[in-house]
Amino acid sequence: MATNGELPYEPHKTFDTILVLDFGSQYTHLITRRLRELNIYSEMLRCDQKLAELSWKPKGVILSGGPWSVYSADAPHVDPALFELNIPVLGICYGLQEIAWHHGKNVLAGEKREYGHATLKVERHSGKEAHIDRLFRGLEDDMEVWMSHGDKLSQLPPKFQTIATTTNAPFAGIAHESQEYYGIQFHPEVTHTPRGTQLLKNFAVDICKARQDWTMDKFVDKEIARIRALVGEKGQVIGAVSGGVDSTVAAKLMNEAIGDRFHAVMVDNGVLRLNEAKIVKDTLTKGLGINLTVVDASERFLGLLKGIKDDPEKKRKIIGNTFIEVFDETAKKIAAAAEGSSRAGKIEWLLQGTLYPDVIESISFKGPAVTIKSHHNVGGLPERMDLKLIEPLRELFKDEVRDLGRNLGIPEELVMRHPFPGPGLAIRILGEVTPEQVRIAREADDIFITEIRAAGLYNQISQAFAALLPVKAVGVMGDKRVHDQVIALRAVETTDFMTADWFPFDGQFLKRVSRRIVNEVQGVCRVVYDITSKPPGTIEME
Ligand SMILES: Nc1ncnc2c1ncn2[C@@H]1O[C@H](COP(=O)(O)OP(=O)(O)OP(=O)(O)O)[C@@H](O)[C@H]1O
Ligand SMILES: O=c1[nH]c(=O)c2[nH+]cn([C@@H]3O[C@H](COP(=O)(O)O)[C@@H](O)[C@H]3O)c2[nH]1
Ligand SMILES: NC(=O)CC[C@H](N)C(=O)O
Ligand SMILES: [Mg+2]
Repeated sequence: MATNGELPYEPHKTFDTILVLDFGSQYTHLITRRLRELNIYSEMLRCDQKLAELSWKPKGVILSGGPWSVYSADAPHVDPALFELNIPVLGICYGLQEIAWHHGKNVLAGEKREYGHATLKVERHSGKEAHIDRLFRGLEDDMEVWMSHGDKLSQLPPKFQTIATTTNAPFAGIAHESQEYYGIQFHPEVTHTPRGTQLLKNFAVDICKARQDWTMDKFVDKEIARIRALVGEKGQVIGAVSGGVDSTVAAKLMNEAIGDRFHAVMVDNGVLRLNEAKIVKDTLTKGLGINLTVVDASERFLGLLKGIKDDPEKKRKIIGNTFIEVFDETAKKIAAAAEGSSRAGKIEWLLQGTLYPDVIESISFKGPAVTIKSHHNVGGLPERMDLKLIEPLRELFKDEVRDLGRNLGIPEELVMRHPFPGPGLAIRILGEVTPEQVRIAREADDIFITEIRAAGLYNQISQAFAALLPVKAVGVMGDKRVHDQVIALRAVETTDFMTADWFPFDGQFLKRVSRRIVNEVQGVCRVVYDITSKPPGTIEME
């Protein structure tokens, strides 16, 4: 990851922070999500993070689940210094086993594995011991929880007490008598544990005393001040914007910080949605005051895409590489124009809309042979351009970016836009991309999205579009035989775009859309609705 010496904004220096140490569970990022939803700042680091190397002190630490068994030789372990910091610790699943192992080497393989729903019995204490019940305070005595484990504690570690049980796990919840160490065998971060967020709140707010003041209005001021300090009085920044949520919010933030010393570039690659370049130009320049150059490179892109029929990856590569070339050429022109200007200096910075899930992806603990996946929003740009990166959204989840956008005065309609992929309609037009195919896909897509908005469904759907299938079907229109192509509608609901389900439209809605597309879009005689979930399908068609 090329950060080229950028000074990151470090919210953990301003906001009370719960540190989540990742042992490789699929759900670790959800712990951070849930805490953020409670307006508590949380960050994730690898489980083997040396705590002395942190320049800040967390209010509390959560140890995540993970695929290993603590007793095996290659199992990862937390820095033992954790237990000398005198801060609260909550272990979840593997995390519970790790706390127990640290205190007494008392974990072994259970006879029965336990996956899925379980009913937890909370044990309450009285008198001197009542403080150990704080984790379950306000929760029911019988709680629905979700389990995913095979190992178990053979006995309580010294000075620990049981605070919850299930029929299969006699130590489903444990707490230390005098230190603020808690362990739970179930996963509070998943939605299958309905009261899980309350439990995390009990830990973070009541036990760790973390303030719930992580809000986007506070983030905005700090981030603007940081950008100004970073870029200086004269520094200039360039950035690619697509009209999508992430790049628009990042661009607006830059605009607030340094005005027109930020240069936004939008590339019309010929496979944008209907009127998209114009809409984005108007919204960003007139609406938001962003200094934007739109480069019409549509003929160049479509020329290169001509004849590419079989391999979708080729389309992606052509579009990606040409995008870099066009952006690079435009940057040089903007730099040359800026040259003689006295109030501004050189373009030294490149803005990127990297989000926290990309960062998590690159630091999560994937196994003893750790794979670090590099991420690039705009593949290849930083290396090629020798610019320093500014990534103002790198601490934020998508819904926080949307909130930030609202705070910056970006209209709701734009903030809630569905994501649109860089390769655009090219990966929604199966087979060869020609100007005629682009026209058909655009018009059909526009009708579908217009109808979705009119039905008030847009914000319930995570992503929707029309794809063009280059097969011909027979139809009858006005008593004449027609032989035309097929439009496939796709609409999905998802939270993380990793898995997705198709949206259950009612029949009347689909009827209306189908009728309009067949009647209004020349070259289409059938409309189908894609009812494939992800997996096994992907969201895009190519
Ligand atoms: N047509 C384009 N012109 C300029 N930059 C683009 C274009 N398409 C994509 N990009 C760049 O690629 C980045 C990644 O695209 P991506 O679709 O992931 O994000 P986004 O468009 O900002 O937001 P969203 O996820 O809501 O679509 C964008 O942030 C933008 O910097
Ligand atoms: O900027 C992008 N460049 C791409 O090449 C690309 N491919 C898929 N997507 C988007 O990623 C999400 C998941 O898509 P898939 O299920 O098709 O992999 C969906 O939101 C897709 O729109 C892309 N976005
Ligand atoms: N989900 C987990 O953290 C599992 C932990 C451990 N490997 C077990 O099976 O018990
Ligand atoms: Mg996009």
